[in-house]
Amino acid sequence: MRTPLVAGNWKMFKGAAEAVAYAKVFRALAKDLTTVELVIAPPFTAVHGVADALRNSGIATAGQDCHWEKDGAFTGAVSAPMLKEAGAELVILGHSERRRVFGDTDADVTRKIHAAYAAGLAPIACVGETLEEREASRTFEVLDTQLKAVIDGVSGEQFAQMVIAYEPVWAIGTGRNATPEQAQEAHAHIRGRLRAWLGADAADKCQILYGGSVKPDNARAILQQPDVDGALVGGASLDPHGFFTIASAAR
Ligand SMILES: O=C(CO)COP(=O)(O)O
Repeated sequence: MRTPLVAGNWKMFKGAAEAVAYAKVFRALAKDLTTVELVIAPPFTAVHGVADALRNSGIATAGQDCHWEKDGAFTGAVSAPMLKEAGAELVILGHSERRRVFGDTDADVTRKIHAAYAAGLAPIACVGETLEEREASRTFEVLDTQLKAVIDGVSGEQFAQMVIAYEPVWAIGTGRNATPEQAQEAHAHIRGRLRAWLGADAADKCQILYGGSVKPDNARAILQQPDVDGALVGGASLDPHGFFTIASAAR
């Protein structure tokens, strides 16, 4: 069976000092939560401090994005090897905020995924439709296009390291979460595509997370769905106690 995974994506919140203080509190809270894989994705400046504070806790640290090159004249960018050196084990790629605000295309996501693998980072690859696309009944078509980019050129061995996050754009930061049935429907679709394209074994082992307004009070219903293997939590991960409540609901 798939081990549940709950990841906190802090987005552009918390400086290094606050992040380390959080990591220490969360580490103590979660010390007995051994049946759930836990990941924290702080801003770049806090990756090193958080990874250090979480050392040997079993809680992993992730970057929120990376460049596809390992170095170069790319002002403002951070590469996958830099994240790795700072202590990250995973990196979120293709988040809808990266796609929408920073213009990341599917082709960029593909390149970043390969950069992550080359650096020894596991990608948390995000896919999800906008409200407009959902209302036009294009959800599955959009997911398929994004998924193809995510797995493009990825070997079976590499895919085994990948986590996929279904994040409907209309549910992110809006307080409007997908219903458990809507989440299950999209997750089952994604797993079905993975089964068709990569085989049953790869599809059955892949952790597919739901993201979009997951809160302590709605987490359990979503996490109970058979194809929902965990959550990628934004706003509600900023408080260690609330995030711990969500993580506990995944066990
Ligand atoms: O984008 C998200 C996680 O990556 C979800 O954010 P919220 O939980 O704040 O809606």
